[in-house]
Amino acid sequence: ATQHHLWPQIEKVTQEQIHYARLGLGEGGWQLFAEDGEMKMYRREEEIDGLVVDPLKACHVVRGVTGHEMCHYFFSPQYRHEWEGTLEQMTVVENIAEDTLVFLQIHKRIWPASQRDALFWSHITQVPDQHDQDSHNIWVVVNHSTQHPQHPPKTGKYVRVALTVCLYCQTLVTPPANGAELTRENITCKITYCAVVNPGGWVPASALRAIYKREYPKFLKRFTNYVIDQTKNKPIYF
Ligand SMILES: CC(C)(C)c1cc(CCc2ccccn2)cc(-c2ccc(S(=O)(=O)CCO)cc2)c1
Repeated sequence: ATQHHLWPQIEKVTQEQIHYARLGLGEGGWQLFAEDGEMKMYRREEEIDGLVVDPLKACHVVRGVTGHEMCHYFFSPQYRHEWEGTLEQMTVVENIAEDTLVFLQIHKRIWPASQRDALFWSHITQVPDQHDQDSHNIWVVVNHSTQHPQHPPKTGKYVRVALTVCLYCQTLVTPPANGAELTRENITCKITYCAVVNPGGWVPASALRAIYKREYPKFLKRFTNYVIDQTKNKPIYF
């Protein structure tokens, strides 16, 4: 089958985001702005044309869930209304492949900003561990804004945000005492969530930073708690 025209970009952006997620906080400039148990949220203050686009990097450790499960609930459209609190409408506008969808999302208005929508491709994939090529314990979802002929920005209705998001999840297993069956007590998911959301239209810097500071921790906490709840009585999905 001939390749979808977006495929080269999907491959390139996905590899870039995996590299970016693996960088950790090394190259500095990250400022811790929220902490909640194992969840630590960092941001960098960045503006493009006077627009606050503060990149976010969140590090979290969730016990009892695998990286594949975390990415499955993040990628799959059927669960999104249950964990994405800022969502008003969500449509899958294109099924590029089993592991690649195009979403149109209309988000609830977040005062004082005007209402926004987002059009992006979403790709889920498994990546080999960089230190241990034959272990396949890392799953990733990358979301990246795109254009679509049938869904141009609705002039005057919503401001279209531009976003790039990466949910990078590594599963760690502590083998149980000899012979005992593996249970959810023996697994941990190490998450790096990276997001850059360009608001697309002007929002006062102070207002937008206040929104980011409040909404991002809420978002990640709500999502990870949702997955813990959905998986706790189900067989482990590696
Ligand atoms: C405020 C902030 C938390 C940054 C925010 C505001 C808005 C609504 C649009 C918006 C943007 C800026 C200002 C006001 N409203 C959307 C998002 C957002 C969009 C997408 C994803 S995702 O990870 O791709 C999961 C799929 O939904 C995460 C977060 C974040």
